[in-house]
Amino acid sequence: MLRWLTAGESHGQGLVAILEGLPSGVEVTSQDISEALARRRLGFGRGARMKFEADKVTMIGGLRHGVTLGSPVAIEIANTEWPKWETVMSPDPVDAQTLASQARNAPLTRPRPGHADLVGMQKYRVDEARPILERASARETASRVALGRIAMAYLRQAYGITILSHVVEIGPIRAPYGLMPTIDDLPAIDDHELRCFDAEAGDKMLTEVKAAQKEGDTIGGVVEVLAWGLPPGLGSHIQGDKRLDARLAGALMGIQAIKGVEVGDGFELARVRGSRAHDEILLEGGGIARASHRAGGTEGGMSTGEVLRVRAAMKPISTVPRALRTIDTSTLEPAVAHNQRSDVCAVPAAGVVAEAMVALVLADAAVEKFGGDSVAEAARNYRGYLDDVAERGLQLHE
Ligand SMILES: Cc1cc2nc3c(=O)[nH]c(=O)nc-3n(C[C@H](O)[C@H](O)[C@H](O)COP(=O)(O)O)c2cc1C
Ligand SMILES: C=C(O[C@@H]1CC(C(=O)O)=C[C@@H](OP(=O)(O)O)[C@H]1O)C(=O)O
Repeated sequence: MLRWLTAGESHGQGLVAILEGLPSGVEVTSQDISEALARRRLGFGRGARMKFEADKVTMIGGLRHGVTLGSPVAIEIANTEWPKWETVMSPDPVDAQTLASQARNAPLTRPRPGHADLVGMQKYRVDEARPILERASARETASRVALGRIAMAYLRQAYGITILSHVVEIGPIRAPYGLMPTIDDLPAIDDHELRCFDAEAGDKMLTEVKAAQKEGDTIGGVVEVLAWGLPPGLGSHIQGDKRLDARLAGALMGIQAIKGVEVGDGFELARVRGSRAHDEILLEGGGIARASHRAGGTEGGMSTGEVLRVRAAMKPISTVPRALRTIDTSTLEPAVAHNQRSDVCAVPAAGVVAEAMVALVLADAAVEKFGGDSVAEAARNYRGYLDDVAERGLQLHE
């Protein structure tokens, strides 16, 4: 079993992430992780913080000379802005006078609709939103991207699995449905300001984000994650929580502001008849092929070996510059929500986070199926499984 955990607040000293259960022999460096983190910072519409805060990575454990040891991997991502926040976020007590002297420490009593502020204050019995928003913040997704990068290295090195994401919708603008970039297109996708693969739709998306920005508003969208090279049989039909599609949906919904997940044609499948909803099974290219790709690469909660295709819908950012109506919890009077700075659109970044979550779920399912204490052992188990499937004449097409 693969286990992962993150800790750390948005303006705290830093983030910490731990990944346990990967075999030894995965090649990955802190440079790889820094590069993955840099991808998460890109995308038109992100706020000022992305420009001045750097992700400072330190590998604390689990690696030696660029190779995993099989022990838990521990990563620290320091917040370079920490000196400015040291008083506000000090883990140790700070005297009231020092706190009062810092404008940054003013209590946030005007909770933002759509953020965790209000319900967090109710639940955790705190009188302002700071203790809540600090952990709710998507700053935490940096640690997931770091872990996801390690999972990706394992998937690629043991099984040849590759993963990419691209933006398919921003507000009302949609890229052509069924657009299928390949892993070779990833640099071009990353080059686009909104990580959209279709140039025409990408231009319109950009105009849409700029319009939202100009109007003091925010905007959401949809990202699609694709994964190639999966064998049939990751996940299982035997229990709901073992189903690969359920695990993917849970992991993607766990990303801040993701409000919907589709596997394959998802909701659209509910609108068509059975004769047009499934992927007919054919013999082709010396093996089993499918006539279409509606299911998105899972059946019965297991990977089919076809391309995995999942989508995640991100709501617009809730810190709307033209602030929304709320109440002031200190006076119980109507007010407008607190609003200092914010992203206008973080959909491209959410795509990079979604890749990481898909990588972690697939790596977990691969560890479960193929085991192995080293990458070489996992790869050997994998080949043995594929050979067995082929001996029974059930191999997939080339
Ligand atoms: C990459 C990324 C960046 C985000 N940036 C912001 C932001 O700048 N301001 C904001 O209010 N919410 C931002 N969010 C969304 C909030 O973190 C999220 O809405 C909040 O934690 C409440 O959770 P919920 O939307 O899932 O209910 C971002 C989310 C992601 C994935
Ligand atoms: C810091 C990151 O994202 C932050 C996520 C976030 C939120 O509310 O989720 C709010 C913003 O932070 P701040 O309120 O300090 O400007 C974003 O910048 C990051 O992605 O590294």
